[in-house]
Amino acid sequence: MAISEPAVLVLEDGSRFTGNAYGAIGRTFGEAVFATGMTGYQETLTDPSYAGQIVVMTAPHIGNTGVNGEDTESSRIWVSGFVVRDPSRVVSNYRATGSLDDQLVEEGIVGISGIDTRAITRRLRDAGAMRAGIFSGADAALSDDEQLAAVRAGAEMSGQNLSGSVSTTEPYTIKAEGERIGSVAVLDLGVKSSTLRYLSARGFDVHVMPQTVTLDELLALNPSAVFYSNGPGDPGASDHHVELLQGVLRNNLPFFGICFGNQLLGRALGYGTYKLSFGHRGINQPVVDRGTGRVEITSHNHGFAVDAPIGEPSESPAGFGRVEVSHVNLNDNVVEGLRALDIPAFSVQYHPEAAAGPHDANYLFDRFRDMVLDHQKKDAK
Ligand SMILES: NC(=O)CC[C@H](N)C(=O)O
Repeated sequence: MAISEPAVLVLEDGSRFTGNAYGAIGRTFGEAVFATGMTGYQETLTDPSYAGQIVVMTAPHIGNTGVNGEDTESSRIWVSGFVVRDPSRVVSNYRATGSLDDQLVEEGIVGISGIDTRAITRRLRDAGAMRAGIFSGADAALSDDEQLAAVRAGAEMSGQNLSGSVSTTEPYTIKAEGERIGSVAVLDLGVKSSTLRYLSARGFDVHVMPQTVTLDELLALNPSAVFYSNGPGDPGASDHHVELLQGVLRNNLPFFGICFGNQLLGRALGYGTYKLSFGHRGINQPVVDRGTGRVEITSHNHGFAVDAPIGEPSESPAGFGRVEVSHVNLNDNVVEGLRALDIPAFSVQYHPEAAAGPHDANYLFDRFRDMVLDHQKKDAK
């Protein structure tokens, strides 16, 4: 770890935070966002939804338990940059196979440490997520103006379709664990491995499909249900996935979506999506299930949300029958789930696979399984 090498984080509003190089040396750009989980940095780093983002960890001490082969959510680290207050100098965990610093260097992830992550978080909270850059090594010596110009030349997150950079290019199948009840076609928009494990543990053969799949290819699998995963980018820029989903719903296939998948169900039903100021990223967000009145503490990672009416069920603008907002965030009333009442489809904006995070919302995988079984019974009649 190059503790003595200087590095600087530059935000697009011109603010600068000087610290130490951490991870790989060089320059990197992305949307600066903060994540408030006290644990789970490895799951955060390997969540493909963070592609294109520079993640600021609000927990001050990162790397304590090193890295291991079990807590990764995909085959690599996806964040474009990593910002921590105080990287642990020791790795202390019986499962650890290496240190986080070495992993960041190995995967070429440019980071910065030794800076005031609270001050950065307050700025992002007040001004909203914004474009940023980290500069170390020779890039740290560029002038302030050159660095700021490079940051401002980067793409805004709004309008970006990033699915192609994270999705599998080849389909693959994971067999059902235990008693098989059917199969689910998963649209891989940046799927996390724990989601696939939970689906197969509920008795589904899981067919993971590239994000370019067509409706005909998907129907040719004859799946019992369709699932849309989490993923990076702006849901407003994903027209192909929205049209594909409308085809799925017209074919009356049961549907479940998580996070990006929730936003795309929202769009398919005819609602808009919008960008939140600083988003929800953490593992302690309170969400109420409006059907049961139960409050769940949940895992989140989203910067966009669905604009649907919270209240009584109402007709979906795209003509798929009645829809209700099933879940709402108790911090800020953001829509956190949708349920169609006349077709078998629902989705949540947060992460029932909970990696990292509390498992309060795991029942949603059971709800999905029950919905598919119910649909199969109706079909048999
Ligand atoms: N985790 C996700 O699926 C994120 C969805 C979307 N990219 C957002 O930021 O809102």
